[in-house]
Parts: sequence; structure tokens; C-alpha cells
Amino acid sequence: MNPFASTAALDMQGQFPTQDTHMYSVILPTYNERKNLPIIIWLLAKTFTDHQLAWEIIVVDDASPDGTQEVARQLANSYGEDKIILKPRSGKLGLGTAYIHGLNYVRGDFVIIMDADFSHHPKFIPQFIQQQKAHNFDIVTGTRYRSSASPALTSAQPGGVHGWDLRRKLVSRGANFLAATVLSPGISDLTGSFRLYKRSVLQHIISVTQSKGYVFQMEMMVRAKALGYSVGEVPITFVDRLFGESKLGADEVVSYAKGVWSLFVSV
Ligand SMILES: Nc1nc2c(ncn2[C@@H]2O[C@H](COP(=O)(O)OP(=O)(O)O[C@H]3O[C@H](CO)[C@@H](O)[C@H](O)[C@@H]3O)[C@@H](O)[C@H]2O)c(=O)[nH]1
Ligand SMILES: [Mg+2]
Repeated sequence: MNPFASTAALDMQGQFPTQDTHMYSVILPTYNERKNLPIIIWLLAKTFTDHQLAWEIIVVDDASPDGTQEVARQLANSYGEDKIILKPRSGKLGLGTAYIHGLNYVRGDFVIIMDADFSHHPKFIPQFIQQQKAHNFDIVTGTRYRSSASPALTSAQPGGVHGWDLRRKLVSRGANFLAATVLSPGISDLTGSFRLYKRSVLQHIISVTQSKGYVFQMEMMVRAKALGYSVGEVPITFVDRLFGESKLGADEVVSYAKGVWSLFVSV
């Protein structure tokens, strides 16, 4: 058992035993998330407040036609403009560049990237933080494809995916299998995007990452390992969205395969 692990364990009230003075910044990319945004922000605010953590959320909305930005503005009014920071862009420019854009405004020591559609539940964030503290990891990534945390974490549940059809499950498994086989980064979920980074580490990896679409997540992990950064894993359950639609299309599958190939020849 790791001697440091117990020092970062959550106590009976689910709080960290010593005051955590770090600030946690969430980058939340949104495209047509009007219905999801108020609830995900409420859950995030509650999670951070319950654990006595300093936080901010940077919403990167790409001119969603459903009025997401107006909802985000109202949320900034009620939670405070220092807590909900709206950094919109003028059109749909993709998930990868949304993170790059959001990172320019981050003030926290740690950055959490996640989806706004409840596929990534905020309840896992304290486990990410616990894992980061216990081993001083540069990155902690959520994994759907591992049943225990790496290294072990007592509170972790098995990972998994709920609500996806067979096609989407096969695409995800296939994408991970392809990258794991060709690139061997030693991480069980390369395509997931629920992660916690030290801010400087995220800045460094993002500056050398070339892809911009869904393949971005995989490239980030492969580059992180190639640069020698330490990565811990926490099992998460990924639940498909209830409101709205996924933006993953066939073109993303093709650009993913191209991304694996270009990393294979360059990293
Ligand atoms: N700003 C912005 N946000 C976007 C864009 N495209 C998607 N988003 C936002 O990014 C998040 C994920 O988008 P989804 O369309 O819900 O993705 P998904 O198909 O559920 O894919 C998820 O799983 C993949 C792995 O299987 C991940 O690779 C992917 O990042 C995401 O987590 C959501 O909050 C969505 O609003 C965009 O072009 N711009
Ligand atoms: Mg989704």
C-alpha cells in the first residue's frame, strides 16, 4: 500500500482532511447544451462547495443555435462572473480548439476537462483529485475500460459505458484498440475526455498537439506519455446524453485513423 495514499483519502464527510488551497478550473465546451448546462453547473458547484474547493468554470460555447449562450449568461449572473466565465466563439470550431481557447482564460492550478451533457458526472472529480494528491500525478484520466483505479483507489467503482448502441461501442473499443496496439501508451482509455491536468502540463501538451477533432484526446495522452508525464486512472461510468445529439460523425472516425498513423510515424 502506498504510504501517501491514506493522507489524501476523503474523510467520513467526503472532504479532504487538510484544506486544499488549490484552485480548480473546469473547461466546459458546449454546442447546443441549453437543457444540460444549468444542471451540470449546479452539480459542479455543489461538488466543489461540498469539498471546500476553490473553483471556476470556463464555458466555451461555439455560437450554439439553441441559445446555450443566453443560458450561460444567466448562470454567470446567478453564480457570479468570477465563477462562470463565458468565453464564446463565433462558430462551431471543434472540440480540440475549444479546449485551447478555454485554457487561455484559466486561473486555476489544475484544469478539469469534461463534457457538458452528463456523460461525465461531477461526482468523480473528488476521486480524480484524491488520486492526483496521493501520487502527485501530472494527469488523472477517467477510464471506462478499467475496473479498478491505477494505482488502486479504495473508493473507485468499476468503469463502463451506458446507453450507447453496439455501433458506437464498437467504434470506441476499436479506436482504443487501434491506438493501444499501434502506439502502446499504456493507458486504458485513450479517447475519453474526462481528465484532470496540472495547468502547466496541459499548456505544454496542448502546445505540441496537432489534431483538432475527436482524435485530439488520444493524441494528448500519447504525447503526455512520450514527454514523460505521469498519468493515473480512475474508473468512470460514461452515460450517454439524454438531451441533444452527439457530434461524432463518420468523418471523425476517418480523421482518428489518420491521427493514429501520423503519431505512429512521428512520436
Ligand atoms: N465549443 C464546442 N463544443 C463542442 C463541439 N463539439 C462538441 N462539443 C461539446 O463537447 C462535449 C462532447 O460532445 P458530444 O457530441 O456529446 O461528444 P460524444 O459523442 O458524447 O463523445 C464523447 O465521447 C468521446 C469518446 O468516446 C470523446 O472523445 C469525446 O470527447 C466526448 O467525450 C459536449 O459538451 C458538446 O456540447 C464544438 O465544436 N465546439
Ligand atoms: Mg456526449
